[in-house]
Amino acid sequence: MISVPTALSIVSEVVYAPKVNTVSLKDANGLFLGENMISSIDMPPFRQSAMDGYALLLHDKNSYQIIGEVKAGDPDNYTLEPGQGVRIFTGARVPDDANTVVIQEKVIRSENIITIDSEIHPNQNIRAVGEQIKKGDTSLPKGTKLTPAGIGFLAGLGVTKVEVYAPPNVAIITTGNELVSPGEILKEGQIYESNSIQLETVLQQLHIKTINKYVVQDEYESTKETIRQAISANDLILISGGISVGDYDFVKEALSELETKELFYKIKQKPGKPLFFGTNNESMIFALPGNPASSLTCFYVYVLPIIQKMMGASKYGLSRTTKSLTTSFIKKGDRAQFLKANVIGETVEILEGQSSAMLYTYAVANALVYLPEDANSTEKGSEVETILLPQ
Ligand SMILES: Nc1nc2c(c(=O)[nH]1)N[C@H]1C(S)=C(S)[C@@H](COP(=O)(O)OP(=O)(O)OC[C@H]3O[C@@H](n4cnc5c(N)ncnc54)[C@H](O)[C@@H]3O)O[C@H]1N2
Ligand code: MOO
Repeated sequence: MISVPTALSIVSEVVYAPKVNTVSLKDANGLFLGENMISSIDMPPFRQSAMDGYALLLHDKNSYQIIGEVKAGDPDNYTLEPGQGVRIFTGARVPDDANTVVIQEKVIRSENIITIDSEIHPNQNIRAVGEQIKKGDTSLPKGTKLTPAGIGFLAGLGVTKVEVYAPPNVAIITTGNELVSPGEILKEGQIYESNSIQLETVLQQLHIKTINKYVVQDEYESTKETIRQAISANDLILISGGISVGDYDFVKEALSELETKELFYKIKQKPGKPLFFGTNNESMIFALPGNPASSLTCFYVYVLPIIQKMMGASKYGLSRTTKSLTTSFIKKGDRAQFLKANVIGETVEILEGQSSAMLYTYAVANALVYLPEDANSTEKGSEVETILLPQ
C-alpha cells in the first residue's frame, strides 16, 4: 500500500501528449486551444460610435448643423466641415471627419440645428479601429480554456472553427451482480446502480464528449473481455467496483491477465483504499472502488488531474486551500482521510456521515478536508488542507 503523496506524485508524473483536433467553435466550450489564435481583422473594424447621439467635427461655437444620419450597419461616410455633424447611433460607423460623439441627452435639437450646453471634448464616445485587438495580433494563446466569453470573443472576430486538444474518449465499466437500473423494481439483495451516472455527470461537467458505457456481471471472462473491448476503443477507462479482494472481485486479475502495467494499487487512504491505476497500450485505466463516495473521491483526487492533462490543461487538480476547522475531529485508524465538508467563509465544517457507502453528505458538501496519515486528533481552529469541489 502506498501513501497519498506517493500516489499523487505518480499521477503528476504521467506524460501524455494530447491530440489536436479541429472542431466547430460552437462545440469548443470547456476545451483547450491547441493553436495560437491570430486575429484576421481589426476589432472594431471601423471607428464605432459607443452611444446614441451626434458625431461632430468640433468648432469653437456650441451649435452644429446636422447634415445626415448613420445607423448601425450603414456603410456611408459623410464629409464634414467644422461645425457640421450627423445623427448617429450606437455601433454605427463614425464619419472619418468627425472627431467626437456627443450623447443626445446633452443636446437640444431644433430642425437640423443642435445646441450643446455642456463642455465637449475630442474623441469622446468613439471606439478606435483595433481598440480591442489588431489584425495579426494573438487573440487567445494556445492552451487557453475556452469559456462562453472566449467563444463569444472569437466569434466576434469571425472565427467558425478552432483547433483544440481532443478530449479523451472515456469508458465507464460498471461491475456488480447486485446492481439494477433506477426505475426498475428492486428485488431482495439488489441496489440501484448509481456510480455510472455519477461518473458520467462529472465527465460531462468536464466537457468530455464521448462516454462509452459497459455493464458486466461479477464473472471473470466477461469482465476481462469487456475491459479488453474498452481498451481498444477508449483513451481512459474507469471501472467501477470489483477491485477489492473478495472471491467475486475479478477486475484486478483481469487487468493483470490483459498485461496492464500497474502504476499503483491500494492507497493508505479512506475512502478509496483499493484504487488501481495503470496503463495498457495507449489507454489509462483506473479501477475505482465500488462504494459510491469512494468512487467519487478517487475521481476528484486522482482521475481529474489525468483528464485535465489529457485535455491539454496547464493546471491540474481541484483548488486546494487551508481553512480553520469549526469543531475538533478525532481521526480513527492510520489511513489518510478525505472528509466531506462545508466551507463557510474562512472556516470549514466536517460533516456527519462519512461512510464510503453514503452519498447524502456528499450531496450537500462543497469541499473535502484532507487529513494526512499522522493527523490523529485535530483541534477546533486548526488550519486544515481543504479541497474545493466544483459547484
Ligand atoms: N476483506 C476486505 N474487504 C474489503 C476491503 C479490504 O481491504 N479487505 N476493502 C474495502 C474497501 S475500503 C472498499 S472501498 C470496498 C471496495 O470494493 P470493490 O471495489 O470491490 O467494490 P464492490 O465490492 O463491487 O462494491 C462495494 C460496495 O459498493 C456498492 N456498489 C458497487 N458498484 C456500485 C454502483 N455502480 N452503484 C452503486 N453502488 C455500487 C456495492 O454494492 C457494495 O456495497 O471493498 C471493501 N472490502
Ligand atoms: O476505501 Mo473504502 O472506500 O474505505 O470503503
